[in-house]
Amino acid sequence: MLKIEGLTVAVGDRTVLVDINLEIKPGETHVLFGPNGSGKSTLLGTIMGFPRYRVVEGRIFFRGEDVTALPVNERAKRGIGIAFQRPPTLRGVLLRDIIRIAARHDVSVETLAQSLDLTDFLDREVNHGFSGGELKRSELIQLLAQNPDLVLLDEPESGVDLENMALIGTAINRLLEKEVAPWDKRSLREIRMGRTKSGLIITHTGYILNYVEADVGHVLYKGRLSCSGNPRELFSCIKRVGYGECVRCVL
Ligand SMILES: Nc1ncnc2c1ncn2[C@@H]1O[C@H](COP(=O)(O)OP(=O)(O)OP(=O)(O)O)[C@@H](O)[C@H]1O
Repeated sequence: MLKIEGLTVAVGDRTVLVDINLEIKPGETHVLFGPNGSGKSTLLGTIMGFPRYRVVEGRIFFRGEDVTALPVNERAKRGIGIAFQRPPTLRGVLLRDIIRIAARHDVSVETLAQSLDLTDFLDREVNHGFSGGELKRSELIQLLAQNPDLVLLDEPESGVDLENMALIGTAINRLLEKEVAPWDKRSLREIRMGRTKSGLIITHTGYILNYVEADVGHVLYKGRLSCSGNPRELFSCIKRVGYGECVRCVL
């Protein structure tokens, strides 16, 4: 689904990411840990193609196509979607309108809104005056409408209370085709093999791991991917010894 080769990225005249190599196969969900300022949002923004992130070296492939030079709208059309850490407010644009704009297929705006408890927000300006949890739900409803094949989530749990966390977890599982219906007769293996959506999720708290099964975890430390492995094992190690341990892997 996604292959990143030797990616070095600068913001302004500062190099933020150095020689990143990463592969996410169809159906896989990866999580990204790392201390503040290590470059996590920069990596997601570069995959999405935001122009402020300048690719100095390396290439990004999406479904085998080199998208390194493609603008954001082309990447979105091809099936890459992002939910921001701090989503912008869009004055003059109603949530209902942005959902229709984001949709790559026919969607029922009302049904989507019900699933995220956003019915009362449809005729409000996008994100204007929304609380932290409402902002995250607003991001997810736009992604559900877009229905991307590669889902990039920047701290989906930040500012979200426990009750809303369950709602957000369900929406993310839907995006990633990880919901398993009780009446589904397929074996777990068949379900896994049939899954095509992929995800890359930034998390600080690790709460999301209680709701979404992640396949691989990575640690980004000072702009370099220093470590990869079982996400829960990595997270429990970070909790015990902190990111300092990651220095040993990059040295
Ligand atoms: N326009 C800019 N000019 C200079 N440095 C920048 C600019 N934008 C971002 N940076 C720097 O790039 C580094 C990486 O930022 P980024 O937001 O990717 O980190 P992060 O790992 O997502 O952090 P956090 O966990 O705090 O959200 C930071 O040190 C940040 O200050």
